[in-house]
Amino acid sequence: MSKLLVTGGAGYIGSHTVRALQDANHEVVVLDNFSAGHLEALPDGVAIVQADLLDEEAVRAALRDHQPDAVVHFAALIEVGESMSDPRRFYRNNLLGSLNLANALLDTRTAENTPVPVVFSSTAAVYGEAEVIPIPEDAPKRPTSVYGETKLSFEHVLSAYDRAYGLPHINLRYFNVSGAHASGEIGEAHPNKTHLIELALLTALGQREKMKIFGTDYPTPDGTCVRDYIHVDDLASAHVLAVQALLDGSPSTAYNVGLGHGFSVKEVLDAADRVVGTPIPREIAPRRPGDPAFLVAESSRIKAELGWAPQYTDLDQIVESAWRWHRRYPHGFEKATR
Ligand SMILES: NC(=O)c1ccc[n+]([C@@H]2O[C@H](COP(=O)([O-])OP(=O)(O)OC[C@H]3O[C@@H](n4cnc5c(N)ncnc54)[C@H](O)[C@@H]3O)[C@@H](O)[C@H]2O)c1
Ligand SMILES: O=c1ccn([C@@H]2O[C@H](COP(=O)(O)OP(=O)(O)O[C@H]3O[C@H](CO)[C@@H](O)[C@H](O)[C@H]3O)[C@@H](O)[C@H]2O)c(=O)[nH]1
Repeated sequence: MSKLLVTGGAGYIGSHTVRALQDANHEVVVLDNFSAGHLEALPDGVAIVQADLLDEEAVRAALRDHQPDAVVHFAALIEVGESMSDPRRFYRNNLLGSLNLANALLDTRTAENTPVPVVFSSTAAVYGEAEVIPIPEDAPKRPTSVYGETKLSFEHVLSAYDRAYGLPHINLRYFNVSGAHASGEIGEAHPNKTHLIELALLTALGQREKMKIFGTDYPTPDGTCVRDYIHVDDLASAHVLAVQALLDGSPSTAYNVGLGHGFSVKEVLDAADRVVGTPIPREIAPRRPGDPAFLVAESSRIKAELGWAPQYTDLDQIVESAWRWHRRYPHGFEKATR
């Protein structure tokens, strides 16, 4: 059993991963400022540190107090569109906050003088408009959004720190994460709702008037953006494998985590129509700044090297699992009765 510090563990992906790590017999400490996370999303048996990564001393204290064997670093701001209108906030939170964590890891090295390893939540957004689809890990990194830039910048910090100080890390570049926990008890509940599937299902529940399709003039088969949708529980299992690889001494690397199949915005809305059993109202709207046309993963490396085997391979199944959560808890954690 290892002890793991999970930053952003009260968020959407974090809370699913915390459960998967517990199921793999790890002890979990969550560090979160609860700016977007939910206390109710955390299971029993987790130690909680309410702290902000921008408070470097608090981060050092958490590492000193809990002495984790590895860190899983989720905490970040995540909205691509908002990163374009408020880059200052994104660089500060995502880059400075992450830098504080990396520096605190150096400052609290173990007796053997090695910093504890890190699994970092990177993103498909580091690639930008890719020339080769599906996108392999060594494709050029040209983010089209500030959000993607902040994530790529921290990947660079990690590789420089690894070269200079030996900071083992695995960057997991997630594609579009969706769905909800198999229990139906936790799911996506972002305070700022921007994700396609969550918005479509909340529209089906009557919480929005209609869906906007952002752009129908992309160079894709139906003119709308194509994304690779991966179930959050499958992403959680990728983290369990990445943590174990680092604990076993694997060298630093990066893996794409996606299914390798792309679906357009229109195809996702059609899947949502099928799942909810009624057409969700939609209208065409202008492009959203920062959105690349295609993001589809080449994810054979994580399968070959870590033995990752996603369980959800069908878009309707993924949307159905999200629908179970939203229908049961239409207002997320705010009105959840538990
Ligand atoms: N959701 C996706 O589709 C997706 C895709 C690719 C990458 N990612 C990355 O995965 C990670 C988790 O995403 P999510 O969808 O679970 O988001 P989320 O907003 O649900 O979770 C982020 C968590 O981090 C916390 N946090 C943010 N800034 C913090 C700070 N300065 N100090 C302490 N805690 C802080 C929030 O309170 C929240 O609990 C992020 O790093 C995101 O960039 C998400
Ligand atoms: O109301 C909406 C919401 C979204 N979209 C489109 O749907 C697609 C998917 O958008 P969204 O669900 O917001 O996800 P992304 O912008 O692709 O970003 C997600 O997936 C990225 C990886 O691919 C991660 O880096 C980000 O953190 C995560 O938010 C995009 O083309 C959007 O323009 C719409 O047309 N209408």
